Amino acid sequence: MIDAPPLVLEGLGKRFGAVQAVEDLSFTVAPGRVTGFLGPNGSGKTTTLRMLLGLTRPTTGRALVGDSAYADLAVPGAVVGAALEPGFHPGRTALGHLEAYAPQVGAHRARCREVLVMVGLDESADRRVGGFSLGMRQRLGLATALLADPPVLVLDEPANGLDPEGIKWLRGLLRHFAAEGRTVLVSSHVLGEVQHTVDDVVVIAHGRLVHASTLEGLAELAEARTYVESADPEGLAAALASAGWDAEPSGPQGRGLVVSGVPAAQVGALAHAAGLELHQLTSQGTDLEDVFFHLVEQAGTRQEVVA
Ligand SMILES: Nc1ncnc2c1ncn2[C@@H]1O[C@H](COP(=O)(O)OP(=O)(O)OP(=O)(O)O)[C@@H](O)[C@H]1O
Repeated sequence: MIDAPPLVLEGLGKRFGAVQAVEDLSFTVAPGRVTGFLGPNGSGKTTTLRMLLGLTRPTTGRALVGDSAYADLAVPGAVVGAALEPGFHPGRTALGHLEAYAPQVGAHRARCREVLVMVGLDESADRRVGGFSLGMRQRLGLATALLADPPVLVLDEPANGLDPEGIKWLRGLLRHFAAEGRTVLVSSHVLGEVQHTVDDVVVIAHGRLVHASTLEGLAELAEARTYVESADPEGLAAALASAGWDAEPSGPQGRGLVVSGVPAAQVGALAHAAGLELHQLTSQGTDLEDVFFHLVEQAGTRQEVVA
């Protein structure tokens, strides 16, 4: 098992002129788990990751890898493998790019081929990066992050440009890294893209933290919805109303009802107690994307700074 450090953000903030890009952001990214860093476009994800990687100087607070700042690590790139916006020299081949970067993180030449195989680019090793698709560049960015076999991975929108098969492959890779004990932080502006990958979620909007919990913790914020159909629709409606539950007509010819905020088991128990025959009782599940939108919407607007 790899002994990976956590990532710790303490009151982190960044102001660009009149724009407060990130404000008083505190959260911890635990080792052995995949953490999704979520927020809509322009919410401050990249700025936060850049501060974490010592590329942007914070206006307030600090970001730590274990107990030191990224820049104070002996070989930062060997501890934190990072893939931000992929910017490669277009004239270099994929292998050439990795071979040029490897000495900076103390990786051997042989490792370059190895990581190309890991990301599925071995057959394109000698092709120039200028002709790569977005998905291929994402894969090369990931290969670069993996060069030093780092205990921590920080990836900015790694699923961007990947096809569904690529997203599934990325999911397997990230889950594997977390299972080895590594610390994995991935940003995304779409929860659905990382929903099946992450253990923990951190949601930001307008540069501020709006939610941090396990994925289950986020799901608990979602309202349960139950579809129910009875042989006696009026009796069912009356029973639901007497329990004080909201129900809306739904289904074919409005024969069924959707009960909001009540799990299927409770609706079933009520019907049973009222002696009602049910033809259908289905949990409509929780829509996490809705919870995400709701959290972001509630966050209001970015604080304007009067310079
Ligand atoms: N160098 C900069 N100078 C001025 N403003 C900046 C700079 N970098 C970022 N910003 C602003 O800070 C805010 C946050 O941007 P950031 O790129 O961190 O968001 P993001 O969540 O990564 O967005 P996206 O999902 O679109 O990549 C935006 O309003 C952006 O315009």
